Amino acid sequence: MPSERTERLRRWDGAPAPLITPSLLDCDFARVGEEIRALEAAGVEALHLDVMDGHFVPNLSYGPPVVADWRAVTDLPFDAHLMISDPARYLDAFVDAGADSILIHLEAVPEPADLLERIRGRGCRAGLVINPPTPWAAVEPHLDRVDSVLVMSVMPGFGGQQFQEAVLEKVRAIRRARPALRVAIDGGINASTAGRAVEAGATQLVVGSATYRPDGNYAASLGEVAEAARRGLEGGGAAAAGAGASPPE
Ligand SMILES: O=C(CO)[C@@H](O)[C@H](O)COP(=O)(O)O
Repeated sequence: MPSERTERLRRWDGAPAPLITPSLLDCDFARVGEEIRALEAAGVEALHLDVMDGHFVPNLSYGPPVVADWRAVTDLPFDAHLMISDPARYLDAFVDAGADSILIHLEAVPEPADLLERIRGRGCRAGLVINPPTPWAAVEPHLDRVDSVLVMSVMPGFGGQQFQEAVLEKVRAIRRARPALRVAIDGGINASTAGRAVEAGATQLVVGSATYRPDGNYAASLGEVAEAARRGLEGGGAAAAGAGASPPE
């Protein structure tokens, strides 16, 4: 009998690209359980959790006890983006709370090898995140240690910011270097930007504010993003993966 995490990871690993993961940061926090059920009804495959400590980023969100409460209301895989200065200190608490994929910032942990190994050792998927000013070359030495790379297309801390087009070069570089690696992008993703992100090679789109329409029709809002992503795939997303392509200089 597979454990619940094993089952969630099977869904996480098997989700077809581009995988659209709504962030809960912009949902109605007075009724998160209902929001999660509405997202499930809209057909989402996983949820992106934005954890902020008011130190690594200038905003506060939520911690392990809140994640544990959400774990009790859904079987969807949790992709936990730790925007915190000391992820090593809180790793076990987030795993125990029910996170399945744990993303740490290279800017917070410049030597991430041991922590990435710890994440995998706890039976989770491990990912590295880079902010807009951090070059692709900084993450390149760690690509064999991660299950995903998340490229921030805004400075982390808040939803609703403007998409930074320039980060797409990093998405292309990572995709060329490791065609099989999940490459996520986060910040300003909506029906206008999703196509360009996927065309560059993004295989996971984190969607925050563009998810939450006042009418609660998340199938419609996420459907528009999915349609734009599909067009991006036709426009070269698969080619950007470039099987056998050489890594960039
Ligand atoms: O990590 C973050 C913000 O730091 C994000 O996941 C935001 O929640 C994305 O929101 P939008 O830019 O899509 O509104």
